Amino acid sequence: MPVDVAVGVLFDAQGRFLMTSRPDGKVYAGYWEFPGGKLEAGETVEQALRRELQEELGICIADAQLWKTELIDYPHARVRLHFCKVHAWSGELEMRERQAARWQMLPVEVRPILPGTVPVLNWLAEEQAFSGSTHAD
Ligand SMILES: Nc1nc2c([nH]c(=O)n2[C@H]2C[C@H](O)[C@@H](COP(=O)(O)OP(=O)(O)OP(=O)(O)O)O2)c(=O)[nH]1
Repeated sequence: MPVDVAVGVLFDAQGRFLMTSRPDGKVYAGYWEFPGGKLEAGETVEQALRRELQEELGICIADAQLWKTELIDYPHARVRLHFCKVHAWSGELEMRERQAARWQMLPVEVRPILPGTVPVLNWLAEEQAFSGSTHAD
């Protein structure tokens, strides 16, 4: 059974999206991804995302629309990622897990990107009719 993970792609008023780096102590520490985390027992994707973004970033999201789902096999686990777009929230962003966060546009300047996160950049590129490489290796 894969582990379900809720992930938020937050957009600001200029259409930039927020990327965060994985904190020390987690697998793939230092890799860039979108904020989120594993569902706890009984939670929906939206509930888990609301809790994770409150815990990690100190914000309260309005609602989240499920955008894409992806299944990925890592050596440490098989995960099913539920990516949601988020356009509205209340509260100021705070980095509560000593992670770094950067608002990005394509091509992104942060690196390295978590393997399971690369497809998101491709989906954004499709939507924005962006051609060329989305990130540096
Ligand atoms: N948050 C997030 N996780 C991702 C992305 N892409 C990707 O492959 N993953 C994977 C990495 C991890 O195996 C899993 C998320 O688990 P996690 O360890 O960050 O979750 P968590 O915050 O609940 O962690 P913990 O309670 O175990 O400390 O999903 C992404 O863009 N964002």
